Amino acid sequence: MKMGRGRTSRIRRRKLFRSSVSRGVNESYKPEFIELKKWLKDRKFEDTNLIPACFPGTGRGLMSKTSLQEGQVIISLPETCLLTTDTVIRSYLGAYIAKWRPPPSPLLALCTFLVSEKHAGDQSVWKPYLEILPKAYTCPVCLEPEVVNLFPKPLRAKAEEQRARVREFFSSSRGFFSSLQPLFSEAVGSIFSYRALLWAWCTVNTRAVYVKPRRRRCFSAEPDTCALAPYLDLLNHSPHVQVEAAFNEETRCYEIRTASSCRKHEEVFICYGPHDNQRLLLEYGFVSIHNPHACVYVSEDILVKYLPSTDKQMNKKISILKDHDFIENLTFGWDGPSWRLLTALKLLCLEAEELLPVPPPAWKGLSAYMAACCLVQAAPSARVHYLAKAQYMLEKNTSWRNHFRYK
Ligand SMILES: C[S@@+](CC[C@H](N)C(=O)[O-])C[C@H]1O[C@@H](n2cnc3c(N)ncnc32)[C@H](O)[C@@H]1O
Repeated sequence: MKMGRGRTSRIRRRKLFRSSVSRGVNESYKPEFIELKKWLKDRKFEDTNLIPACFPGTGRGLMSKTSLQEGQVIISLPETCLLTTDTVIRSYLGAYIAKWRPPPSPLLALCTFLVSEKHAGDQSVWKPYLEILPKAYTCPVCLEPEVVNLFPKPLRAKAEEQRARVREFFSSSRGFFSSLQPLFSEAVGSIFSYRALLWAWCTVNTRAVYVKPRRRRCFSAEPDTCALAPYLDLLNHSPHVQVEAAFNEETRCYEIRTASSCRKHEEVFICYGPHDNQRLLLEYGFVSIHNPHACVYVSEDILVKYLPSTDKQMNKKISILKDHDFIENLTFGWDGPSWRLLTALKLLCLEAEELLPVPPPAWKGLSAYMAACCLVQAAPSARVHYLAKAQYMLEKNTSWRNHFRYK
């Protein structure tokens, strides 16, 4: 067949490419989704905009049935469908939570409920939801140590921290699990295993939506801000869309309003936050291609290795970075005229005296922001490229000032 070279054929080819990249395969006929839809309908939720589908780039997600306009509410899930700590307190676990000292955390309550309901199988009223939850997760805490060892150093450190945190969560919860024995005929040790708790932890961590903090005496002081939102939690992340998501006190529904339009039969995305790829991998188990927030973490040894050894103020500068928590989260952004680009390195090209005695208060927020905006390139080859670019900039340190833009 002769390939056209004209404008029309270019447009046609572009359209074809776009649809083959983004077009999903409808999965709404699958028994688990039919059951889930029935369950949701019983709870007064009927979806008119979206259908479950599998997409080539992002896996399972939601596809638009019709075109969606900017400002439109794309999903409005009634309170009765949400799984929150209220659900847990009202359940058979409520009395055990109220009795337990020190009070369990809201996270432990949610995880315990998930494991227990999963164990209940057909007896669980949440079965249609539990059936569509992933059986396994890809967050670093679930990966074999051999795989984690292949990560770049800063990511490896975070992954090990995460593993230690979840291990500690498990071991400190065993007493509480034992107190639940009267509820089960099997030994609680076999029901609330590390594996089961890890699954529940990843479920909450990767899928929960944020709700206004509540404070109840039966829980520890950790924030109680997580809710599982069946069906709505099938929405995948894109850093390129904007949404507003919140519980609407008037309608008593959790609503998502999109600020981006979406064509019919395309994947509908929400944005989980302005996360770099390291954060996405740690918290959600994936990385985003063309992520505008992507950046490269630079460890202290790399930094010291490539900074000019003639700089007499090096130790002072490094200690300033350390004092402000920058050294832990030192990043190189790699595209866009971004003010967060190399913010910490910006400090290094200033005279140490310019930074002393007390840095502006805004820096405090900055370090938190940087922690949230840190980087990692998915492909090792790209990582090498950006590291090389970063090193180049370091070597050309006299021109750094030109790279930095204050906001
Ligand atoms: C809230 S769930 C979204 C629905 C999920 N894909 C599913 O099938 O249940 C979040 C998880 O979806 C996956 N995910 C979300 N956005 C993604 C993306 N842009 N690319 C690849 N995976 C993504 C990740 O595994 C993440 O932990």
